[in-house]
Amino acid sequence: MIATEGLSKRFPKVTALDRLSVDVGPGVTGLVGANGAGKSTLIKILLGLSPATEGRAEVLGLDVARAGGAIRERVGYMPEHDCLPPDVSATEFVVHMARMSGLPPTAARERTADTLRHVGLYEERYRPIGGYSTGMKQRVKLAQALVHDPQLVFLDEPTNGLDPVGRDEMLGLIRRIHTDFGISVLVTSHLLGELERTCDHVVIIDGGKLLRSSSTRDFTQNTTTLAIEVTDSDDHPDGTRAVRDALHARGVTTHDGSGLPGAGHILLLTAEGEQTYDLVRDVVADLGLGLVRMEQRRHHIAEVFKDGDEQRKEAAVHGG
Ligand SMILES: Nc1ncnc2c1ncn2[C@@H]1O[C@H](COP(=O)(O)OP(=O)(O)OP(=O)(O)O)[C@@H](O)[C@H]1O
Repeated sequence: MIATEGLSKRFPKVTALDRLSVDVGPGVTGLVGANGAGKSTLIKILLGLSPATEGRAEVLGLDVARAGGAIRERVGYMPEHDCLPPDVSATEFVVHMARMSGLPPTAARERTADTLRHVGLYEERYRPIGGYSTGMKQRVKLAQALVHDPQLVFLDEPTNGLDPVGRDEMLGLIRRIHTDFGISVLVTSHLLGELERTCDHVVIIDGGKLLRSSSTRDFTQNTTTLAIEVTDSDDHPDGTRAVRDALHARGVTTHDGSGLPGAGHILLLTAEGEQTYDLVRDVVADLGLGLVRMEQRRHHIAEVFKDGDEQRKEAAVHGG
């Protein structure tokens, strides 16, 4: 869907993209990075709206330097900032955008009605946009990106300014753009956690450089950390402590699961293979306690990013 090779964008005072090489396939892809990481700059180059300083990029097999118009016919774009005219209704605006994309009047009206319904705007669609909430405005911006039935959409910070419920609804809509219509999505966010549930693939950039690109599954793969939860008993009213002490006596270090649901009742330890599972099982059985759970913890994207960030900082410090 998207391929860049050594792509750089230098402004007089800032390097917004720094030799970025990345491949993005079909599905929902998250483009993650802190504010100023270069996400919007990349999107503008991919749409052929802003020339790269060096390197090359292709979208749907088309060269961004030569085929900007053809790319914009096939790609929808939801910009980050509020750019909606306050005096017209959502219907008028989206019909206008559909006409601008080349749809004939009747098709433009039909597609507008369908798309606004899909994004969850009903009778409000006849009222002027100026009176809409942030969530409704984000939906209008999403609708205009989808109305010409693109193969791919670029959504720049679509959850910005939304409360948690609005955020969840928007993420659900984004997922359905792909599952219901087969349209691929590139969605940017500075919040790593929210993309974990929504995206098939995540690309992380920092200071215009590629930090990591992998499938969400690889990001959230199992760690070697085991989480253990046990029951209490009359003999051991604090079962967790009894297991911890017994494991410590056998030379196994544990830490508590602070930050996890049920913290205080959860012990974390590093699995050294099958023998760790056997040891925990035996220790719990010897104490006459019940094992509620023993499972491998999964990584969260935010943790991976933090690790990567620390590695990067370390590399910078050590001149790597
Ligand atoms: N037209 C421009 N002229 C000069 N500098 C720019 C221009 N556009 C972007 N920049 C700079 O390039 C860097 C990357 O900006 P960009 O908008 O791509 O980041 P971003 O990851 O999208 O962050 P945000 O979500 O805050 O927009 C920033 O330091 C920004 O100040």
